[in-house]
Amino acid sequence: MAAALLGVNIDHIATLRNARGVAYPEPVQAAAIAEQAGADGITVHLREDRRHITDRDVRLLAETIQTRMNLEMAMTDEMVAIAIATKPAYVCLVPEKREELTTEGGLDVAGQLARSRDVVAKLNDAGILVSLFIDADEKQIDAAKEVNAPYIELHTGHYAEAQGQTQVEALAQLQKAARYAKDLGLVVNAGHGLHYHNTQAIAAIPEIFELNIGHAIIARAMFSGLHNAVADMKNIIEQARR
Ligand SMILES: CC(=O)[C@@H](O)[C@H](O)COP(=O)(O)O
Ligand SMILES: NCC(=O)COP(=O)(O)O
Repeated sequence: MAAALLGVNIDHIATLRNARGVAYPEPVQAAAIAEQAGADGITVHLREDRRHITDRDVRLLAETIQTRMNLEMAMTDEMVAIAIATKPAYVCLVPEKREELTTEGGLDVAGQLARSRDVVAKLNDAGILVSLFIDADEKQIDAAKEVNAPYIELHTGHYAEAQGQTQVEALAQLQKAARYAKDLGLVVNAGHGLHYHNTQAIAAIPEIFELNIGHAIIARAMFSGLHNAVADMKNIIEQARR
């Protein structure tokens, strides 16, 4: 059976850049490196408060990504207009809370059927494939089907945070939800909070098409790249007086 695809979320390259208000590290460069390493797609979350990825990043990435862009965004008129102007391959609609550190829960599609149907239709009409970031809950999966979203992304954050028996149960819930959604004809992605010690069980779920993973990959990149980064700087200093 084919492996799940990997979408690499590069939000936290922009988080690091914005923390200093400088021009590096550059998300466009991160996307290119991720693609060269085998990423099947690049994910960015254009938050309403622009805390990491900016409008400029989205514009440049849309021109330079060689695989496909998955634009995560809230279901607002402003974001819908940006998506239609940008035309990423995918839009993933996510809930947003201003004060949250990262996305906390899934989108309540069942609680806003009319609005969800309208936004999905607008994006579908623009040729964008829409995914809904939802909890592993049959009510939300039914709602995703009802509003004509072709894709869902199952929120793995609760599984990622849980431990012991609670994690076993969260995994079983994700497995069941993936089966249920695939049987309804939805394409099933998953993501959030996945890291080097909890991804394997999710990647083994046969119904999952693609995993979106960001924070853990960017965090590991610091350590896998730190040796060379220090050696490069040492080299510049040593060469300076020669
Ligand atoms: C929707 C999702 O699970 C993540 O992509 C998350 O929204 C990333 O956003 P942050 O990078 O701001 O945590
Ligand atoms: N949709 C999930 C995503 O893009 C990556 O989330 P994380 O790995 O940064 O938690």
